[in-house]
Amino acid sequence: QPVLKRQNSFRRISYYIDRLPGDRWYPLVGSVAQLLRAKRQDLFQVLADRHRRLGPIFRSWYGSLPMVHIYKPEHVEVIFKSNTITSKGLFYRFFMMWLGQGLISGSGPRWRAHRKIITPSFHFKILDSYGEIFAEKGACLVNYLRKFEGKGFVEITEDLTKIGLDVITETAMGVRLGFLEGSSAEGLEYAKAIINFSRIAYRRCVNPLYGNDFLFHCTALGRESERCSKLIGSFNRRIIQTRKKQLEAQSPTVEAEKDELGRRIKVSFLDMLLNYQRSNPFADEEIEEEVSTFMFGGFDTTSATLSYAFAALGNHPECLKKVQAELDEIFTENPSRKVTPQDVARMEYLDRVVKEVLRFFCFVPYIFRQLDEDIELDGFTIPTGTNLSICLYNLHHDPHHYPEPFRFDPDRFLPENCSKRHPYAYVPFSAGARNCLGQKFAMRNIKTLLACVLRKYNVKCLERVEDIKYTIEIVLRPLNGLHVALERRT
Ligand code: HEM
Repeated sequence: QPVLKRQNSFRRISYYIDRLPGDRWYPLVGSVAQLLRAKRQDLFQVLADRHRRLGPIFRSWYGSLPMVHIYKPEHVEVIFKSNTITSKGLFYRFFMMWLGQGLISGSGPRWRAHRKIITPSFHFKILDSYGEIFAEKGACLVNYLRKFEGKGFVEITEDLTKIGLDVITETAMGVRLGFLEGSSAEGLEYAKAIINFSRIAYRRCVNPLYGNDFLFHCTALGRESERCSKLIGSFNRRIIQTRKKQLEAQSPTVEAEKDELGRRIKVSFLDMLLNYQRSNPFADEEIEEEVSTFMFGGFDTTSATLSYAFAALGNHPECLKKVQAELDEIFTENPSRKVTPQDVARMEYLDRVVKEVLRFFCFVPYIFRQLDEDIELDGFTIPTGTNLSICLYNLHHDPHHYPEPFRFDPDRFLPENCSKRHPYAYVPFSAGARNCLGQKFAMRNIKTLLACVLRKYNVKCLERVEDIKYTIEIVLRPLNGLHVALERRT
C-alpha cells in the first residue's frame, strides 16, 4: 500500500512538474548531469546561470528527487507568506549528522515547539544587554588587527572566523573562549571542521550519487564528514558542560529578569534552554542540536559579512569615507569611547552599507522548502511533495529590481528607494514563519564590529568585488580568499 501511494504521488509530481522547462533527464543522475561535470570553482556560476537559460521557474530532477526552482519576488512571496509551507525538505537531511533537528534543519511540530521556546532569548532587551559584549569584541578585533598594519594585503577571512566564534559563544552561550586574543588553534580547527562538513554536505546536495547514506559513508568523503561531525559535537558538548558548571556554581536556578509587564523573558539562549530542561521534558540531544545550530548560524555568517564588508569598502573609498564621516560625527566628543546600542541605531549610512553587502554578496544563496500542499505559481500547479529551491542570489541580482545589479550602491537602501521595490525583493534573512532568528542580533553585532574597526582604520582590498569567484557550500566563500590592507587613520 505505501509503495503504491508513493508511486502515485511520484507520478502526479512528474505529471505536473515536467510541464515546466528543464534540462534533459538521464538515468541515475536525473537532469543534473551538467552540475556533476562542473569544476568546484565554476559550480556556483553553473547553478545560478540555470535561471538565465531556463527562465524564472523551471524543474530539475536530482536523481529521482523532483525540484522546482524559483527566484522572482512574486513567487517567493507565496512561499514566505504561507504559515503552512514550513518543511525544509530533503537536502537538509545531509546536514542532520551535524545540526540534527535544530531550528535550521528541523521541520514539523518539534521545530515549531523549539522556535517558540527559543524566540524570547533574542528579545531586544537581551540584544541590548549583548551590546557591551559586541563593543568589547570590537575593541579586541581592533587590537588584533594591529598586527596587519603596514603589512600590505593580507588574507583576512580565516582570522575573522575567530571573532565570529568569540561573539556567539560569549553572548548566546555565555562562555568566554577568547580565540581572538589567545593562541590556541582549537577555534580554527572547529571552524575548519564546520566549513569542511558543509562543503561535503553541499556536494551531496548537487550529486545524487552521494544521496544514499550507506554508500556515502563508505567513501573517503563520508569518513571525513563523520570525523568533522565528531569534532564539532565534542566541542559543542564542552560548551554546554562549561556553562552548566558555571550556572551550578552561581545559584541553583538562573533567575529570569522580567519585562515591563512582569513577564519572565530575558535569559540568554543557552541559559534559557538549560533552565527549560529543569522543569520540562527536553533531551540533552535537543540542547546539543540547538547549540550546533546557533554556533553555526552565528559564527559563519558574522565572519562572512565582515570579510565581504571589508572587501566592498576597500573597493569603494567614497563609501568608506561616508561611513567614517558618520562615525566621526557620532563619536565627536570621544573617538575611542565604547560603542553603545544607541550609537548603533544612529548609524544609518552604515546600515545601508551592511544591507547592500548582504544583497551584493548574498552569501546564503539558496534556501529550500518541501511542499505539503499544492500551490499555483504563474499558472503552473506545483504539487505536494515537490522540493522548492529559492535562489536568493538571483533575486538580489535581478536587474528589474536592482538596476546594474553588480554595482555596489548602498543608496539602494534609502527609504525612498526601498519603498519603490517589491516587498519580497530583499530577503537576505529569508522571511515569514522560518525567517532568520538571528537577524537583529547579526545587524547590531556587525554594525558594532565595523564601527569599531572603521573608526580606526582605512581599508583597501586587492580583489575587485565584481571579479570574485566563489565556492558554494552552505554559504558562498571567496575561492581565493580576500586580501585586505589596513592603514591607521590619521
Ligand atoms: C548576516 C548574517 C545572517 C544571514 C545572512 C542569515 C541568513 C539566514 C537565512 C537566509 C535563513 C533561512 C534559512 C533557510 O530557510 O534555510 C536563516 C535562518 C536561521 N538563522 Fe540566520 N542569518 C544570519 C545570522 C544569524 C545569526 C547571527 C544567528 C544566530 C545567532 C542565526 C540563526 C538562524 C536560525 C536559528 C535560523 C533558522 C530559523 C528557523 O528556521 O526557525 N542567523 N538565516
